[in-house]
Amino acid sequence: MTRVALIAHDEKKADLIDFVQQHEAQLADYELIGTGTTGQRLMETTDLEVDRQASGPLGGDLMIGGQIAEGRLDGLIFLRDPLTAQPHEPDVSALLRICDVHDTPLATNLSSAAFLLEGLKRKGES
Ligand SMILES: O=C(CO)COP(=O)(O)O
Repeated sequence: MTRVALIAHDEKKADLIDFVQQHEAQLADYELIGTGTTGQRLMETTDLEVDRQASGPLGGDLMIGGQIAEGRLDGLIFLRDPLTAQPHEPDVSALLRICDVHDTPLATNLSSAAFLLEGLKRKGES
C-alpha cells in the first residue's frame, strides 16, 4: 500500500486542502498520515482518512520523520510557509533532511506536489 504524508503550515493549509480535494480520487487509494491540525482539517474537508500524528510544534514532524527513517513512507507533501519563522524550525529541518537521507520523494510547494502525485501514479501503474 502506498503511504503518503501530508503537512502544511498554517498559512498554507488552505492551499493543501484545495490540492487534496483536486486529487482526492487518487489519494483515496493511499494510506495517508499527517500532522495533527493538518490531518484534522483534511478530514473535515474531504472524505479521506488521515492517520493523525501530534501537531507539528509538539513533535508531529519528528514522528513523521521517524516513519521515513523506518522506510515506511513513499512520499511527503509538506507545504511549508517560507515567509514565517516557525518555533519548531529544527524539527522542520530534521524532517527535510531525513527525506534526503532516505531518498524519499519530497514536495514543498504545489507544483512539485503535483509532480510527486503524478510520479506515484506512474509507479503504481508500472
Ligand atoms: O507545524 C506543522 C509542520 O511543521 C504542521 O503542524 P499542524 O498540522 O499540527 O498545524
